[in-house]
Amino acid sequence: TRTSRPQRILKAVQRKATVGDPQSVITAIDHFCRHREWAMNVGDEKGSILDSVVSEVSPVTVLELGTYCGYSTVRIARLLPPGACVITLEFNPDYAAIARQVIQWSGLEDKVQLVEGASGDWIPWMKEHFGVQAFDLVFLDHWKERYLPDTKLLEECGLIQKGTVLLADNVICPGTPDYLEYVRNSPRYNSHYYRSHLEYTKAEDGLEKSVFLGY
Ligand SMILES: O=C(NCCNC(=O)c1cc(-c2ccc(F)cc2)cc(O)c1O)c1cc(O)ncn1
Ligand SMILES: [Mg+2]
Repeated sequence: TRTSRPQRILKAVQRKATVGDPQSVITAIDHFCRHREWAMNVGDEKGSILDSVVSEVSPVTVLELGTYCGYSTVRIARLLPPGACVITLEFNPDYAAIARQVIQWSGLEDKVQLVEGASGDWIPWMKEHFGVQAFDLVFLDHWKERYLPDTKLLEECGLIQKGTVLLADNVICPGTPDYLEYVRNSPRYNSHYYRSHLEYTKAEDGLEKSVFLGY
């Protein structure tokens, strides 16, 4: 096919959603992925859990690892108060290019910093480059084998402090066994599993919320 799946998702947003209306962007992507083509957005079911955690934490600074088309970026940013922002890292330049346009269509570009590059390369520079002290919320949704090493890197860089909430997608499907084992067995985290389903399917998946307790 000539166009990519992310490009078809953007087209669905441009056709069905209203500029400046984040909810219509979310609804357009969910409709497309449920009725036309499956895609790896967190989706509406797990997305509602993400919404409730964002509302509960009411974060000032959010880090999202794995932007893809910007669906969860829009879900998070639409709930942030003025002055709060989400920094979202995406390794794949084609995904990033689509995400920028989806975020722009939603009208939330002032609350989002999209950074292209590998999480492992960028995390050590976060403090210096973005003036971030520590993250209030981290949403992990990138390469599943990077969840654990990047969490340890965030700890080492002092970007996770007492009270920071980690929320991880796909802990069952595709699965992140080493990450789960770490946060569930570490005395420094309080972990809770929100059982749900893989986006747009009946397969089991869920989100793991882990609160850092400090050293
Ligand atoms: O693929 C890159 N990132 C997406 C990470 N996300 C996922 O892989 C992901 C996968 C699934 C999934 C589940 C079931 C299934 F049968 C197939 C896929 C679901 C999700 O909800 C995800 O979040 C990527 C590329 C690249 O070149 N560089 C850096 N990252
Ligand atoms: Mg995911």
